[in-house]
Amino acid sequence: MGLFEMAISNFNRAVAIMGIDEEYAEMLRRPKRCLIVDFPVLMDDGSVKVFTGYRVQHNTARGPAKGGIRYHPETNLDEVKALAFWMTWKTSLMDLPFGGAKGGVRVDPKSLSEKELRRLSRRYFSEIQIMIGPQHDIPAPDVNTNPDIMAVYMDTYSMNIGHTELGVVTGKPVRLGGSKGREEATGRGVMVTVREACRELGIETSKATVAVQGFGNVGMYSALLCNHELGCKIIAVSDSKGGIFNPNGLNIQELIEHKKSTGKVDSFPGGERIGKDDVFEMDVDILIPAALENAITEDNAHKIKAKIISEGVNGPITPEADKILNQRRVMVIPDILANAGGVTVSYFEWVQDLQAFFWSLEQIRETLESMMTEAFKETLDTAKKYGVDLRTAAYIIAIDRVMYAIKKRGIYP
Ligand SMILES: NC(=O)C1=CN([C@@H]2O[C@H](COP(=O)(O)OP(=O)(O)OC[C@H]3O[C@@H](n4cnc5c(N)ncnc54)[C@H](O)[C@@H]3O)[C@@H](O)[C@H]2O)C=CC1
Ligand SMILES: O=C(O)CCC(=O)C(=O)O
Repeated sequence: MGLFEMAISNFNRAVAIMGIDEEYAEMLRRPKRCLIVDFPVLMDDGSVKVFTGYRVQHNTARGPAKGGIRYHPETNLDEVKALAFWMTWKTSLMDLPFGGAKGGVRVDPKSLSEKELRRLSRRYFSEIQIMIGPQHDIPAPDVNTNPDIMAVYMDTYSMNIGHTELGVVTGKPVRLGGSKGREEATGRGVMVTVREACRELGIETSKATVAVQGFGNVGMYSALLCNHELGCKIIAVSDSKGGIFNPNGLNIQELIEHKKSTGKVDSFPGGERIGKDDVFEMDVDILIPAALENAITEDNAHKIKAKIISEGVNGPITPEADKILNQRRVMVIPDILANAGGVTVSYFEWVQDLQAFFWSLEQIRETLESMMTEAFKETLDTAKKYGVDLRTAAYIIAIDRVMYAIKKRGIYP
């Protein structure tokens, strides 16, 4: 099953419960605009290579489109469509005045020099600029893109329109119109959902154990904040090269330093080496997938022992695996809620850029925590009201808000 088809199957469940007309549902499934760009980039050796990029706006009924841009050798239109679709429901669930979008370039950025990466980023952003703008579509980082690339995007757009426009992308460096707290935001959001889920299930966080798959931005901050702010014991962590395990708890601060200096976790001296997929089978209370889509499938879902899964990454559980986990009464906190902290602080960044007035880190953290707590509560209440799982409940809330906008605006003829 392709990623877009998989994304739609979750949506369809909510639509059936809500009794939405098929004509509306079909409009909500389809992206509003898909742009494919093929563009040349001058390489350092004087040759020219042609790359393919995408930008998809799924829905803009509630405001400008919003979503990250990834650089990956296997990204494709189906994937970008699915990621844009999820962004619509994520921004709506968080009640942000945005729609959903996503972008990507088919490239392995590790194969490019710094100069080649900059030339690629400039050309790609110029090519998609016909869809972009602070009131149209506001990109942000995703896999393999970062604040430096966001600065290049912002400069490219500003150069083309003739003046500096900070609000055109988020996730920029803090000293260049970025927001304090954006870097940790997704992990902080994951941490809040873990805290609220533990409260609901009567699990004491200071006694809870956690396993984390993926140790990039989302994985690192999720692990660090669950450990430092909730007192959870992080007993297993993996990255693309392997995993590390310590039943007494890993020292996350030291593990982060080790990962930054060596590029891997499995050689960390404070634990014992495990396979990268072993994290799924750990006897833990909480599992945080923070690496890739489709990580939990019908092949490994029955091996999971965790009572709570907080989806740090978009689409880590296939629909078949979701069914198995639901039957086994595992509390799955869906991606559009669990990892929404990132786009929420991106929203704060956009607001700050438009007002040219910047907030303190305390203000950002407090506002994010209260919005995440509220979204979790609303989702849980809706799940109880309809007798459904949290994913379906999250979609019910998000779809209802987008439907309201479509009907009130008269978008549907
Ligand atoms: N960064 C953000 O603010 C947000 C990110 N996300 C999603 O979360 C995901 C991760 O994002 P980042 O942490 O920013 O990316 P990242 O590139 O910083 O980290 C990804 C991590 O996953 C690891 N990994 C890759 N394959 C693996 C495997 N087979 N087993 C174990 N680990 C593996 C990599 O080694 C790396 O440590 C992405 O799919 C992204 O769309 C979602 C919301 C916001
Ligand atoms: O920060 C943003 O605007 C987008 C984040 C994103 O791409 C995501 O939540 O998957």
